[in-house]
Amino acid sequence: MQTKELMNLMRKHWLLSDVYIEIIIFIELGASLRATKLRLLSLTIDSKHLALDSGILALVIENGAQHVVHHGESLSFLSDFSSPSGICSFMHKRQQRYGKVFKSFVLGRFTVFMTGREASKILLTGKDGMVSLNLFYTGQQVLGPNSLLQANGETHKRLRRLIADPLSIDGLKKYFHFINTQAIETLDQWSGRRILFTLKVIGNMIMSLEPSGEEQEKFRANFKVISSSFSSLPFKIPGTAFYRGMKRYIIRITPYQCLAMRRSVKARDSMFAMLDSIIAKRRNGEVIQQDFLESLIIKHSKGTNTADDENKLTDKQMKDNILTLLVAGHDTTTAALTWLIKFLGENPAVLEQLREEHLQIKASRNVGTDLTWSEVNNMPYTNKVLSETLRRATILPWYSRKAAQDFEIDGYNIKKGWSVNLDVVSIHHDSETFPDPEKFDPSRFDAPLKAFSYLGFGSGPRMCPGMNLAKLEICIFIHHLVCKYKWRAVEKDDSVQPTLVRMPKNKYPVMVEPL
Ligand code: HEM
Repeated sequence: MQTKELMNLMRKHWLLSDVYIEIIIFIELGASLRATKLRLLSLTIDSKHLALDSGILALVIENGAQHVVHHGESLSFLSDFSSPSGICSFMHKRQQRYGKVFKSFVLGRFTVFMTGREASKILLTGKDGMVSLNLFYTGQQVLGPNSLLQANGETHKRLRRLIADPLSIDGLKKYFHFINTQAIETLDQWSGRRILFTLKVIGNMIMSLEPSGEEQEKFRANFKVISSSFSSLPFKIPGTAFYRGMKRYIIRITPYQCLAMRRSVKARDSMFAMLDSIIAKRRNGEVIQQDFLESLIIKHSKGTNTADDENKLTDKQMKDNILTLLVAGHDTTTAALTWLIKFLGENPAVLEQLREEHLQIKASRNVGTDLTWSEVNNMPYTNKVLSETLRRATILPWYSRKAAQDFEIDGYNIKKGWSVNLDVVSIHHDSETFPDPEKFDPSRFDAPLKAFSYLGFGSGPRMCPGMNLAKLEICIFIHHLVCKYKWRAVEKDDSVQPTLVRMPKNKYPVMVEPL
């Protein structure tokens, strides 16, 4: 059979991209690594992206069986991901070739990418338990087995119920004053590079951590290690935190990789020791606080007499989920704020309209009084600017699920266990819904959009539970920023950090001056 025919047949029946075929041919040939690689290159010469990408990382012989570790399309994926247009070009090239659903080998696993509103609906509503959330191995290790992100079905629903109250609009009211004070102080002392504001807010909200002092420093140092390990893309290159998921294929682990994993385990242990001590003090009445942790301890610790013990959280479950909220809530909000400041800097007309909204709010207030809760809940243009930021930046570019059963989508058969990813970047850059998609234009959100065409905070049972908190933090911060300051970028660099949460690579440093 001709190579081309074989490729078409496999693509049609098994949804295989050419990368898969390379591996099959490789195994069938059973030739030496070098010879096979040369053969593969000549076989795939007509396929542009494959010719660029073909390359075998390692051949491991394990108990007599051969395993091939292939970087597949990871290199293209990573380089497009870090480019100013993000993974859009990676997706577009393949969608043009294979259609709305295609399969590739990226970041250490075979992955199906899908786009479109129909795919969103099926994957995000998780109809009939067809899919579950699919964390990378590092995420699973860092957050622990009891994390909300690893829970499914009834356990997931129960955990969501537990966190719903403190993160609801009413539940957040009591943190308004703290967030407002932190925003003002952060801006007064802002060096223009790193925004520590979001970490202070979430640390205080969850466990009443003071915004400065020894405990805050220790917390911050541990958190930094944990979050960078969580958000690193699982690409096996020295210097990345990811390596254990690929362990069975790795012949030798570099000392640097060992060190990175050891550091994140140590940081997690140290964070948990800190939480153990806080929980113990709360339980014996030494310290009483009105925070998120307290509500979990009161309602759900074993040994209290509110409900039957089976329905309560163990300390392990509590700690894994506190860490989950810290990790899920910090990098995302920081990235959103950073992109927002960048887009405003690049779009003076939008900034002017936004500033007008905030100056009007300020002007209608008595002199000497500060921003109020009702004002922060009435900032329509700011909300559109935030939505447009989340659309344009798409800081979580794909939502990953694992097929819990075989199912069909758009005529393609998805098999149980496959990693299935919703390509949100393409949805957010669909020119039918968002004409001239590269343009930053908050007026796109003047009229309601069709369901599943904008997914800034996701949708369905896994929709972001921290959405109200993120909006609150951002609206407060932006209010003080645009009312009092102007800023300009220190350097021009549009590349993007290659992490799970998309962030400008240089963190968008700015020079800030009072207005
Ligand atoms: C601008 C900031 C934020 C953005 C853009 C954002 C975005 C998202 C998105 C898109 C999802 C769904 C992902 C999927 O379906 O696979 C999600 C889930 C989640 N977010 Fe957020 N988020 C933000 C802030 C926060 C905050 C502040 C918290 C916590 C306090 C938080 C906690 C979570 C958690 C725990 C989940 C998982 C929910 C589940 O699996 O049931 N996020 N977020």
